[in-house]
Amino acid sequence: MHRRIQARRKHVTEQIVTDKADLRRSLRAKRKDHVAAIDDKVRALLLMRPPAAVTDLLEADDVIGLYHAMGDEAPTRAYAKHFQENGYRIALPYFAEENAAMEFREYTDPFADDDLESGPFDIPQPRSEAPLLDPDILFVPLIGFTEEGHRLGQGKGHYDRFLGANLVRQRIGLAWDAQLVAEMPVEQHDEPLDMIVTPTRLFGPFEKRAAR
Ligand SMILES: Nc1nc2c(c(=O)[nH]1)N(C=O)[C@@H](CNc1ccc(C(=O)N[C@@H](CCC(=O)O)C(=O)O)cc1)CN2
Ligand SMILES: Nc1ncnc2c1ncn2[C@@H]1O[C@H](COP(=O)(O)OP(=O)(O)OP(=O)(O)O)[C@@H](O)[C@H]1O
Repeated sequence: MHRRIQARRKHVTEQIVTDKADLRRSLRAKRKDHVAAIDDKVRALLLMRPPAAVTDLLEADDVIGLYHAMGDEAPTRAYAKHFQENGYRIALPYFAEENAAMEFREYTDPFADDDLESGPFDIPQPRSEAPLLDPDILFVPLIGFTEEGHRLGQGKGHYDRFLGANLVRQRIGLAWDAQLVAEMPVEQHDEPLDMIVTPTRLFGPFEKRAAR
């Protein structure tokens, strides 16, 4: 490649990375304010049951991947209990160590979390002996999303890499409404979502993109 074009490409990539970092910072602050403004009694009623648009997509032997919500993230515990009570196997992200690829291992106790221990990102995760599972439906945490199903994550590429390497039938973002942004920088490796659920709205399902 011509050297000047190469330099320009590099410049463009770096610009996207800083834009994403800025967007992450402002969206984390916006999310914090949004969550703080919801009355505790109201918050306890939100995201209690997956919507029919999600449950209608389920097949009997589906494995459902969730995340263990931290801080101001959209909560997942009620969904975890609901899916388990309805006979589905559920799974959470697992890392053998900080630089290892993200995997999913079985989550058997969404009521007491007795089967979890702290992982390398200080997030509770299944133990190394827990069975490795392959999620058919994956609930994905996010910092921001667009109406087209683009997603901004924590910036370590865990979900982009996992979704690029694994066939997941439905990738569902779970978010607060304040996490919607009109536009975001999109890079080649960014993996889009099929649907986003918030306490008030459903975005999608979007057309399945080509080249998956
Ligand atoms: N609840 C949850 N679990 C998850 C993720 C996530 O985003 N949320 N992940 C998504 O990839 C994977 C773990 N990867 C992570 C990568 C970076 C950070 C991180 O930078 N955390 C910030 C705090 C973020 C905040 O304040 O919101 C930090 O430690 O400073 C956390 C998890 C799998 N499990
Ligand atoms: N498929 C991939 N293969 C290799 N590296 C990847 C891949 N996807 C993402 N990355 C790397 O991971 C880092 C973070 O990417 P990006 O900022 O797009 O993540 P994100 O949108 O915050 O989502 P998440 O971190 O949740 O996956 C970047 O350095 C990127 O190059």
